[in-house]
Amino acid sequence: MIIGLPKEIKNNENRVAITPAGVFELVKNKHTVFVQKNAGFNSGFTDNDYIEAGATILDSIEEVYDKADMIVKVKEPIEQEYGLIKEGQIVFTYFHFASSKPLTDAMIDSKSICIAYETVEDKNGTLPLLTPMSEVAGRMAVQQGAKYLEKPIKGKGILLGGVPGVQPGKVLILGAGVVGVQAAKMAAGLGAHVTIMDVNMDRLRYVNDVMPSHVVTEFSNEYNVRKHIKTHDLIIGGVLIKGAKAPKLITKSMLKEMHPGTVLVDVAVDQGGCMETTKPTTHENPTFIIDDIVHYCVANMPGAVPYTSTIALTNVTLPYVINIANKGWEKACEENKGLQKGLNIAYGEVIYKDILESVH
Ligand SMILES: NC(=O)C1=CN([C@@H]2O[C@H](COP(=O)(O)OP(=O)(O)OC[C@H]3O[C@@H](n4cnc5c(N)ncnc54)[C@H](O)[C@@H]3O)[C@@H](O)[C@H]2O)C=CC1
Ligand SMILES: CC(=O)C(=O)O
Ligand SMILES: [Mg+2]
Repeated sequence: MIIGLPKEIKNNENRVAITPAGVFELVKNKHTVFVQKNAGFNSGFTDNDYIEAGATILDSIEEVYDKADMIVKVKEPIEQEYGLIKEGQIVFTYFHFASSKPLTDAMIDSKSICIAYETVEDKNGTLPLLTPMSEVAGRMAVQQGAKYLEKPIKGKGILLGGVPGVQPGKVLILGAGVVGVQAAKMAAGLGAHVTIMDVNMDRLRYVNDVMPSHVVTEFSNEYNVRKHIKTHDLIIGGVLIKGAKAPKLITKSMLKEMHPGTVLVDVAVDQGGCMETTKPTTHENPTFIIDDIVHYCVANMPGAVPYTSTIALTNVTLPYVINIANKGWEKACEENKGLQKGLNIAYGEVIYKDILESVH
């Protein structure tokens, strides 16, 4: 198969979808890999690294899309790329269709085969191609939140860990999945007081078992959320309903209940966000303020730490890339029901029906 690796063009997206080690494996499996010039540069890989691994470098993104049977990417195609995608071409990447009707319509019109990292499942029903980026984003959420709590950038002016003689800050985490647990771990490590909420009791039991005693669990319902937003300094959103829009757990009117300078980090922004006032932001302009509450809603948080994220992502995606390349998408999906869950749109037909309920 001919595989194309374009350079990401989303704002400050510095990851790349295949490393030279991945190219080496694909070439070993008798595939051809075309890499756009400088595609890996921001993740620490030169064109020469790719050439030595067996790839051919192409100057433009147009040539990469034109030649490839399968495009392997990190982020969803953006408007400039819509017209480059061809009928029957496989596009393997994060799509997050539930949060974007224009993207969904464009991919339906393209008649391409859209396989979304974020809905591929493993045998336990978890999301193996989302997990490593949720690990990155969960850890980063605390790092970013701690920064935006500083007064000069309009935060409340609290040091999360406190100091001897002064109480630590309080972190509220919505969702005890991958993002939530990684965020809790970082916040606890800083010495903050952490409350983590979920509707899944098994997740809360797990957190209760593995976390130190200054991480407390509480069942997620509106009453409890309303109680905690009044007292917590940093609120992190990490809820997910697979393939669907995130439920809005924090409404606009609730912002008035919070202390001015409270920081909201809505990691779930790529599925529409779990806070009503969330709108996607970029690393260039990551925050905005509504009712004195700082909102951080960057939809590609891991893009800012590509040296970590590219390796973490490609460690898990490469076996799927090789499998699709070796067998073709139909056979690969037929044989692996978890990969089949990743098939969101094919030849203009929406296969993953939850998308339709969310975007219309
Ligand atoms: N902004 C970014 O750069 C990134 C965003 N993400 C996003 O973060 C979100 C979370 O991802 P994961 O942690 O991997 O998902 P996950 O599936 O591991 O965890 C989600 C948790 O939310 C819980 N949940 C569902 N409804 C809830 C409710 N009403 N109240 C409280 N909890 C509820 C679920 O029970 C589950 O435990 C996803 O939307 C994902 O796409 C992930 C990586 C990067
Ligand atoms: C999961 C995702 O959207 C990201 O890593 O950017
Ligand atoms: Mg995202």
